[in-house]
Amino acid sequence: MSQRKSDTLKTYADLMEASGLLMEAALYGQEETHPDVLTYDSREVKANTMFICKGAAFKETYLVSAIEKGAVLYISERKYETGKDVPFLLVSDIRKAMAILANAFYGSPWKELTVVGVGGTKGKSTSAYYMKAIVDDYMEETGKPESAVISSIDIYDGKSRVESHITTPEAVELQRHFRNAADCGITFAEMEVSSQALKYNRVDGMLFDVGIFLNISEDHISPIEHPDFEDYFTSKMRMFAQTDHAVVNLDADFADRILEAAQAAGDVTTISQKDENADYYAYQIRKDGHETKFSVRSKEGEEDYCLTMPGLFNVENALAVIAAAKILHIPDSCIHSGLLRARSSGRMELYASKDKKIIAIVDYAHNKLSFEKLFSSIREEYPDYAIKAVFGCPGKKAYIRRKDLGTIAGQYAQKVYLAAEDPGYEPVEEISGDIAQYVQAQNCPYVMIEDRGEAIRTAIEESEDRTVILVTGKGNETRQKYGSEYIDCPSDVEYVKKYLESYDQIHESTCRRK
Ligand SMILES: CC(=O)N[C@H]1[C@@H](OP(=O)(O)OP(=O)(O)OC[C@H]2O[C@@H](n3ccc(=O)[nH]c3=O)[C@H](O)[C@@H]2O)O[C@H](CO)[C@@H](O)[C@@H]1O[C@H](C)C(=O)N[C@@H](C)C(=O)N[C@H](CCC(=O)O)C(=O)O
Ligand SMILES: Nc1ncnc2c1ncn2[C@@H]1O[C@H](COP(=O)(O)OP(=O)(O)OP(=O)(O)O)[C@@H](O)[C@H]1O
Repeated sequence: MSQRKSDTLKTYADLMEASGLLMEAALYGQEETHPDVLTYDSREVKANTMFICKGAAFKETYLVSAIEKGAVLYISERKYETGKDVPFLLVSDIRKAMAILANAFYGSPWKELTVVGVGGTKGKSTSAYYMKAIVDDYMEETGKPESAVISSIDIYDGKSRVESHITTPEAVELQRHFRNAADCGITFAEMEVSSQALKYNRVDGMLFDVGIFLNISEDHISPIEHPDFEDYFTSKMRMFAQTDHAVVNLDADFADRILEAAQAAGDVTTISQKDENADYYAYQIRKDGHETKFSVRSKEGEEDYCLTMPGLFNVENALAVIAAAKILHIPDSCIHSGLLRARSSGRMELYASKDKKIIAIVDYAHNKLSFEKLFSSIREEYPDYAIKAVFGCPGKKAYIRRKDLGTIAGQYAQKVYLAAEDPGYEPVEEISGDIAQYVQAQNCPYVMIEDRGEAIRTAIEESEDRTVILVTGKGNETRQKYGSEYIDCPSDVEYVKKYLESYDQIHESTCRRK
């Protein structure tokens, strides 16, 4: 929440009228009041606040509290009996209204930034951080501040850098972050654009200078996300209508339909690892130790690139941001240097025992597409290593993952360790039992160990010879959702480091005794 000298209540009422959303207004002589806070959370309300009443779990007591704390206007889809002449605007669609108000209140700050949006089912965070690495090398070269980033990992807007708990924030926070960035002299922002963001109007009213669309596979189907795949897909396609330059991956499933939707953008640039006619075509993808090298052919000629972050599937993400960087005329030197150092926290973070027998990779894969890409890539990158898997599934959502992940892990792994992964209101052993049936169907041994630390420790300790242990689904997150609470806990990265260190101590002492 930030404070600004904004327009008057009358201006906001006229804005709602002009947008066709206004059903009723009463300003009770406060027309010329200048509110200087906009929020939808009563806990943030202070004197002179515009308060938005929204949410499935919204309660009238929140409005009562907001008024007591100094709200000078409330915007809502229904009228409340406040017992006082509190100015209000009744609107037909609070989410559309919230985005319009946020853009007006913060002065459409996205216009002062070059904004790259990344959409798709898998690779959004990784691609956003690849883009950030490239852009920040360019910012350093030109003496400008590092770019802002809005992702499911963290949010940096020039004023603060915080761990994120949502992929794309609500319009009020989103435009506030852009306003903070612009006010700090930042000129670039990368962000993830989730399907819910597009469905729930969080990014309404703004344009993406470049809109990357990576891939689509079934995910986020549940009562609180998308009722079905069609709703998920059509929500994601909405990004193109607010995109100047679209980057489309021709290797994605449903590429024809994506390309058709992309015509809504100003122009379309294509990428591929299969279709040589793509604007940017990647080929000769090869491993060199932990590094991934590949060549790219475009109308400008041919160039070689190198990723030091493992995962052959990351070539897709790198190719997308190479195209975006070229569209934005970022120098090639920054593209190469950015990709060389690019990391995405909790994505393909590789740790090894000193004897190199145990490789543990912490990754964020948690759906069918990312599991297929991850396990097949690791099989190809480490052909003479056994694979073990440590993971779980969240409670009360995306149920299809239990079959998908259990089947895929069971196909590739020597053993599977099923642990807690944001169980929410569901007992962990029920979730693990659901997954286990599919692991068992692949004749793969498994064990259920609720505590992730214990599961990781056991997997490492039980590994005698060359083994890659894939610890997936939580990345660097430092909390687990139990019930409605988020309980702090060590991250998978911390557990892996801790138990590899123990493994090294045990094996070093064993070697010394021999
Ligand atoms: C289904 C969904 O997207 N819900 C989001 C939505 O909830 P909501 O608008 O229904 O609000 P609510 O939290 O249910 O209702 C409580 C309302 O009362 C207000 N309140 C609450 C307490 C109080 O004391 N005073 C007060 O005023 C709250 O500010 C809120 O507006 O707005 C909330 C913020 O206001 C989000 O936290 C919440 O995300 C929930 C946690 C969620 O799970 N969202 C997921 C589905 C999501 O959005 N995921 C996507 C994609 C993820 C991916 O790509 O993997 C994402 O972009 O993260
Ligand atoms: N281009 C890709 N195609 C398939 N899988 C990928 C791709 N990029 C990354 N992955 C896998 O998906 C996992 C999640 O990657 P990332 O966090 O970048 O995607 P995301 O779209 O932000 O995911 P989410 O929407 O779940 O936050 C990675 O840890 C990796 O296992």
